Amino acid sequence: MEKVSVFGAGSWGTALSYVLAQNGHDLLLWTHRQEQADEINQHTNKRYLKEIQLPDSLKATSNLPQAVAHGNVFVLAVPTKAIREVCQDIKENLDRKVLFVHVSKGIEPDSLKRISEMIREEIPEQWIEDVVVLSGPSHAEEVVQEHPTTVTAACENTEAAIRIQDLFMNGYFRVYTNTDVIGVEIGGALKNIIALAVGITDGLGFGDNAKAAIMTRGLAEIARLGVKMGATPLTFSGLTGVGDLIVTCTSVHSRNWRAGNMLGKGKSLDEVLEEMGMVVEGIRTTKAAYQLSKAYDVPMPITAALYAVLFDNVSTDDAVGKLMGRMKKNEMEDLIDLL
Ligand SMILES: NC(=O)C1=CN([C@@H]2O[C@H](COP(=O)(O)OP(=O)(O)OC[C@H]3O[C@@H](n4cnc5c(N)ncnc54)[C@H](OP(=O)(O)O)[C@@H]3O)[C@@H](O)[C@H]2O)C=CC1
Ligand SMILES: O=C(CO)COP(=O)(O)O
Repeated sequence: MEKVSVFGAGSWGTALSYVLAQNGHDLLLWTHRQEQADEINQHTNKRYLKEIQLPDSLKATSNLPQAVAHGNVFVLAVPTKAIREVCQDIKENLDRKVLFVHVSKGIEPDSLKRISEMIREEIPEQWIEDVVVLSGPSHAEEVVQEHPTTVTAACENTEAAIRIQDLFMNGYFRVYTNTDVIGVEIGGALKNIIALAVGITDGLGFGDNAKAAIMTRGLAEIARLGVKMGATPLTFSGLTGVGDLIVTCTSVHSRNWRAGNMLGKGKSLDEVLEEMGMVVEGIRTTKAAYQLSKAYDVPMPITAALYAVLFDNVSTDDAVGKLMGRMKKNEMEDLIDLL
């Protein structure tokens, strides 16, 4: 049994707490809202996971120092834009080494940092045992129904990855390990961009041909960038690459797909965000990936088309026309670098 603190009580933090509590760990879930801690201690979190009864052993608090004092393993489960703030608050209260796990899928615009890099910038090295990324095709709504789910724990230090594999693994939640942190973080973050784009084409009324095209060419541009950044090409054919791409582009649970779908049906970005009420990571990540494509000089036409729709007022019809009208090419020419 491990002592674990989970920071962030949205859909994913709550679902992972459900798994950890069921696995018999001594768990404390931190939320920044007292009324949400009270609700979770009554065994529901209806805003994020309707109709789900949480285990009695799943305890919540809104007292951050208490959560920091509790665990030897910290699971960070807040949206990317809150990672630095939560790390700064944790740092103020931390007085020992802990193993950090992050489960968020994004890249920070402008700094172009991955989440493990942001954690290492905010928390002094002396308090970090290691940083493990937990990622893969895993909608919270299905995990709490105990439907079979597979994810990957990634860390250059295999022992730390195995510790996190053991922490989460059970009969419905299977965890693999990988040492390719860059590939796992890039795949997890950038698939949200492709899910937004697929949502748009679905919203425009296009069919499965368009969906398959965006997913396949989307994975090619993610891998192209990832490999230039130092990732292992094969990671993109794994759970955190094509696996997460499939689930996010095809599941009704995906907030990124749903947001794209509303955009494709003609709603404005502000209307979509208002209606979602949950994080849509792909929007900020589109900005970061667009900047990364320039910084690494990697062509990313789908990302660029989505960037133009989201931030430059280009219509979805014009973006589709531009993508389809690109210069003719050999399917493999941009992939050669990956071999
Ligand atoms: N949902 C899923 O199935 C999966 C999600 N992920 C990733 O997990 C991360 C979290 O997503 P998810 O749980 O779904 O998001 P949700 O939108 O469901 O919940 C986000 C949670 O973070 C809290 N929060 C936001 N800002 C802060 C802050 N500054 N300080 C403290 N808490 C904050 C929110 O609080 P409040 O309620 O007050 O707004 C809310 O509880 C994302 O990066 C996502 O990509 C990964 C795999 C699966
Ligand atoms: O990452 C996820 C599933 O693996 C969740 O995707 P959404 O944020 O689009 O819901």
